[in-house]
Amino acid sequence: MPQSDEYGKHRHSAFSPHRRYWLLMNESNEPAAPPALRVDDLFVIYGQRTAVDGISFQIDRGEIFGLLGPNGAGKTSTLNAIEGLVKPKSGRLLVDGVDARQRPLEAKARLGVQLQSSSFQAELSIGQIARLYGGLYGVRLSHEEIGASMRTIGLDQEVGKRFKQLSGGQQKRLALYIATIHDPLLVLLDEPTAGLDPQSRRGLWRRIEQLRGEGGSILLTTHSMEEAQAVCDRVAIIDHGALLTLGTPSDLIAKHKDDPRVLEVAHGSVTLEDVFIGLTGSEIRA
Ligand SMILES: Nc1ncnc2c1ncn2[C@@H]1O[C@H](COP(=O)(O)OP(=O)(O)OP(=O)(O)O)[C@@H](O)[C@H]1O
Repeated sequence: MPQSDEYGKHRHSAFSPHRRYWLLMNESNEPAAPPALRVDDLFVIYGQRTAVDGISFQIDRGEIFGLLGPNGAGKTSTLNAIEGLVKPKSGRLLVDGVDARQRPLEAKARLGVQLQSSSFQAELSIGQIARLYGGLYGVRLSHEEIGASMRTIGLDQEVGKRFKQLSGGQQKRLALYIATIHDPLLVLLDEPTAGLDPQSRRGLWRRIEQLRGEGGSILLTTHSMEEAQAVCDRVAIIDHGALLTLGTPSDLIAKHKDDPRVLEVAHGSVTLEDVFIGLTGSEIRA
């Protein structure tokens, strides 16, 4: 019996096989399933430019992980390497324990992806897009299920509209829905709330938190320290392709609050943004 969730995705089961496995393993005290993502010593190089310079981190199951960094720091290149859109120079990428460089199709089947500028066929209606991408992912959606899903992401009045007729916020909401239509283990979101109004931004935060509540893991990039603090369990700050620090937002404040570079830019009590600016510098990036 299909079930619907608050955000309207009608699922044929509450949890995908990956998530059921994870829950079972935890209930029986057996060794935990592999992390959702493991990145080991990743290098991405474009010609003479080293975009990702030996980054390593891990994302646990049921975790929202934020990748923070100034423009050009290497965030998108890291995501692109995980998604198989660029070929790393070296390093290891394990998605749910599956080596994404050696078994890319198996790794990709576990991923949901929203690119920085996710776009769909301009002339297709929302309903057609949902059916098309559902079909590509092997998810069968009835007319009623699509209608109910659109209602809960606030697009039920727009179902007949073409993609090009949607506002930026509506396009982002649809993109996140499509990225998770197949119930992936790990969702990669490149600046998912950039350019959204506060209402839409919070709607997307709720959706992201809901995915975590279902056992999913999320890797997102953002330039908003408020967003990182509000939704991320842990964050990594990167710059010039290298990882500078990693931890929960409050850990990072505690760890760096006495750093002179951070104190110099702080106004009153130290914030995550002060840590970010202190570690990455104040100059504007090209
Ligand atoms: N296809 C490419 N060819 C050459 N250089 C590239 C390419 N893509 C990215 N770069 C360079 O690699 C570096 C990292 O870029 P990347 O897009 O990963 O940064 P980012 O942290 O996502 O930046 P932003 O916050 O501006 O999106 C930058 O110096 C960028 O100019």
